[in-house]
Amino acid sequence: MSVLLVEDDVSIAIVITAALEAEGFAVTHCQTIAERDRLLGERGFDALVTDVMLPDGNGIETIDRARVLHPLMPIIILSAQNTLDTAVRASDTGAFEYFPKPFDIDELARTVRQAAGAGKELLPDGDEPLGDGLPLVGRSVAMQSVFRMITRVLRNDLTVLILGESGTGKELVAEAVHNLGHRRAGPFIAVNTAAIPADLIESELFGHEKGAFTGAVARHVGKFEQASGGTLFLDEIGDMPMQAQTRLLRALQSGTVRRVGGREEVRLDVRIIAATNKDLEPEIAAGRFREDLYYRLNVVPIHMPPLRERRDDIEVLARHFLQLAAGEGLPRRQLSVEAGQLLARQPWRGNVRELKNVIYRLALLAREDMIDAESVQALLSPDAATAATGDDLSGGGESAAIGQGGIADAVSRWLAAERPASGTIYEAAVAAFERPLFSEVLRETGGNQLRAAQALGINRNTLRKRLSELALDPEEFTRRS
Ligand SMILES: Nc1ncnc2c1ncn2[C@@H]1O[C@H](COP(=O)(O)OP(=O)(O)OP(=O)(O)O)[C@@H](O)[C@H]1O
Repeated sequence: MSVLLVEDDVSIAIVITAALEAEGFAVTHCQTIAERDRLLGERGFDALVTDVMLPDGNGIETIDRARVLHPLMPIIILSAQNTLDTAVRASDTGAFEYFPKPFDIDELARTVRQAAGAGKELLPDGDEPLGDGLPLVGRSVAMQSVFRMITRVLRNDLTVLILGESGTGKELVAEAVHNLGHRRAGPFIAVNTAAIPADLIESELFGHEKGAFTGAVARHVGKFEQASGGTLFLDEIGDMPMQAQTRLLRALQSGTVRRVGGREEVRLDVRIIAATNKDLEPEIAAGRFREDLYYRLNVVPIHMPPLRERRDDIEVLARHFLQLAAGEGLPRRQLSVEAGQLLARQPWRGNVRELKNVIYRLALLAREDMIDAESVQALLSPDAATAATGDDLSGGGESAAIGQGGIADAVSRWLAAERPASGTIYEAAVAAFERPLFSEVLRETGGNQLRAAQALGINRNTLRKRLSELALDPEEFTRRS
């Protein structure tokens, strides 16, 4: 088990390290808060042991930053009693043990062992485990400022607007705000406003009374009421239909909602977090988004930078996803330094989501435990893989037709290597086929989506949507042609 020790007094650090090592811990030591945050951004530890007065600040006052990165990590504070009292009370997000100085070193070692073995038990009563259990990972300066913004909204109900491209981690940030904030004992209700048909959105959000419209056979409690006492996450807010925007604004202004077909005004007790991958200002200019709603939502904006603008995070994220993959039963893999560097140079148009998919596929498909740059290259450009492995799926020449046998072989190889959970095979197979198909046609049209859509015989918008879902960038083909 691993411990991060933050202690600027080197002689105390040596004593603690020796005691913890005797208990079987691997101890990483640092002396400042900046160093602590950098290390925590890179990897997790089974426990954090920290002094309070550190050269660059107060270890408790900045502890939320550590908690954002690793919500379930037990934290043990070492301090002279008098400095601690107020600070501990100030930090009501909990999840730490306090150890007064001077302390019995063996007792400290025992406490750390207990805490590290039962991380979750240290969480305050009623605390829910963090969403799907995923921490936010990031060491870049840009992500550090995201973490700082998160810590500023944990103890208030200010509306948060999370902006950023698809796959940058907006939903994860919303979950972190909820799970670490003072509403964490309440529900976290997420609504993808773009996925609900326009005529149902109001009843989804605000509920309806029985008989309010055809099909309203029973009273329905809307998401606002479901989220009572907790957080309502309105995802893809930029795609919300105008009429629903108006109702949403009214609800936010009045602090109440009225069910569709109902008379009663229900008082709201929710924290609103909204997110969008759209640039809202042009949407406002084009009359598609209400300006007044924008100002209501944009109280605390959190900008999620695209992954290509925080390349420092890529390797750390890649290693994190390898760990997650291993935890989900995939082979445990390491990443070579060159492979990490190669990943860090990619454009990642699909941001962290795309990186995560690539890493899971690498974990599944790599031939060796150590993932090297060649395996990464092969996965990133299927053409190179074909050339390197001799797995000839295209029959050689550019325009050669793939024989029926070739397709059947490819399908059976794909099933053997990448068979997804039953129930999702069809969807995954179509996606696996679409990627090389779209790439090929886009290459032929030099990246021109209109001509590609015509050649494929599908709607241009459908193509554009699928390309974005597959994280395929048509511009790549413009450059190559
Ligand atoms: N900093 C991060 N650390 C760890 N995992 C991350 C991080 N950012 C994103 N992820 C993971 O990447 C995936 C995409 O993240 P998420 O769904 O939060 O993105 P999003 O911005 O909400 O995307 P969309 O706009 O498409 O809804 C998720 O599996 C998420 O767990």
